Parts: sequence; C-alpha cells; structure tokens
Amino acid sequence: MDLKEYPDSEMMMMHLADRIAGELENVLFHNDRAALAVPGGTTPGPIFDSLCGAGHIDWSRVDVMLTDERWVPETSDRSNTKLLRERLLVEHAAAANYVPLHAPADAPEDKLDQLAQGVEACLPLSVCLLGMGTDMHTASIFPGADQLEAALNGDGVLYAMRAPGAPEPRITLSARVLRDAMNCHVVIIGHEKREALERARNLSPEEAPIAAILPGATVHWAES
Ligand SMILES: O=C1O[C@H](COP(=O)(O)O)[C@@H](O)[C@H](O)[C@H]1O
Repeated sequence: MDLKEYPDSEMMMMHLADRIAGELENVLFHNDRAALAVPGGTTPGPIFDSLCGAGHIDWSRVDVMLTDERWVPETSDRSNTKLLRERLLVEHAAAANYVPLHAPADAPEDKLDQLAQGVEACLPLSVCLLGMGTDMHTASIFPGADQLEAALNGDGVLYAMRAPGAPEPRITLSARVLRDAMNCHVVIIGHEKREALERARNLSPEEAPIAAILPGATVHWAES
C-alpha cells in the first residue's frame, strides 16, 4: 500500500483531481476510450467539482460509473447517482458516457444482469477512486454482507448486497473489477478512518473488505 498524507483535505482533493485527470489523459493518449469509476458518499464531492472542469480531457471518450449505488430513487439525497449527475457529469465532463449502476426497479437483482452488461463493456477500469467507511467497507462491499464472499472472490462484475451496516439494498462493483483497475486510489479524511485503515492492514478481507484492495492502491489521507 502506498500512503500519501496531505496538510489538509482541500489540497488533497485538488491534487487527486489533477492526478486522475492526468491518468485519464495518459490512457486516452494510448487508447480510444478510458473508464473512470468513482465513489458516492460524503467525501468525493470536491474532487468532482474540480475534475469536471478539466477541459484538456476528451470526455466524449470517457466512460464514467459509480463504484457502488444505494438502491434508492435517483431523486433521493442518498442516491450516489444524484451526486454524480450534479457534481461530476457537468461542465466539460458532461460529454462523458454515463454507465448506470441504477435503474428504476424494486430490487437490485431485477436489473443486475442489464447493468452488469454495461459495466463489462467498459472494463478494465482505467482509474478507480474509492472511499472507505469507518467499518472498513469500500464500494458497497460491507463486512457481514449477504454477498460478501461472492463480491470478494467471485468472477462477476456486479453484485447486489444487503448488509447490517447499510440501511438500504446496494449494488457494487466486485473486488476483482476494483483490483484490476490500471490506477486505484482510496480517499479518506480524519483520524477515525485513518485508524480503521491501520486496523484493516492486519485483517482479512472478510473482516475488512478494504484489505482486498489495499495492496495495489494508493491511499490519500488528510486529517481534516
Ligand atoms: O455508502 C457509501 O460509503 C462509502 C464511504 O462514504 P463516506 O460518506 O464515508 O465518504 C462510499 O465510498 C460509498 O461509495 C458509498 O456508497
């Protein structure tokens, strides 16, 4: 694991947006298309605000998807898709191809195959940005989840997930897809998450799902 520490989160967010933009540009220099996966939740908004204005990227050749989604309507404040649409898929990045991880249906299982086909067509990910919860989940791969074993070790690209720590059903990219990304970053803020990260380094992926990703990832941390 590569760990980068920053004086504050503002600096970290700007650095990460620049780094992701550079990695996308590099992939687009050598390939027709690039694929970017990003988390939802409370952390990545400022990265999106900066990245969406990167006019030097040919966004029309970029596929953008979430790492995971909560199975709620897109109008819900808990919808990661809502966050993505409002803060990343705007300005220059509005030209990107959005690859959905949600569609109107009662349960994620109803749309799993259809959504997985869209994801599969974009793999491998060129850049994967991940968040982490204090319970050491990443994407929506939660400790104690019903599909934990499959999401960690299965061949699939997408799994439906229910977990004690998650108030609604989820859908998540698998550990295989996250690990296969050409560039993988984890962004965390604060002491609680830093302590969780240190604990995860000595735990199994079943106990701490983030541990499945850490060996190939760069972790970016700021205290506040
Ligand atoms: O529920 C989720 O949680 C994680 C961490 O979120 P944060 O609010 O603590 O930053 C996030 O990475 C994931 O995409 C999201 O669905």
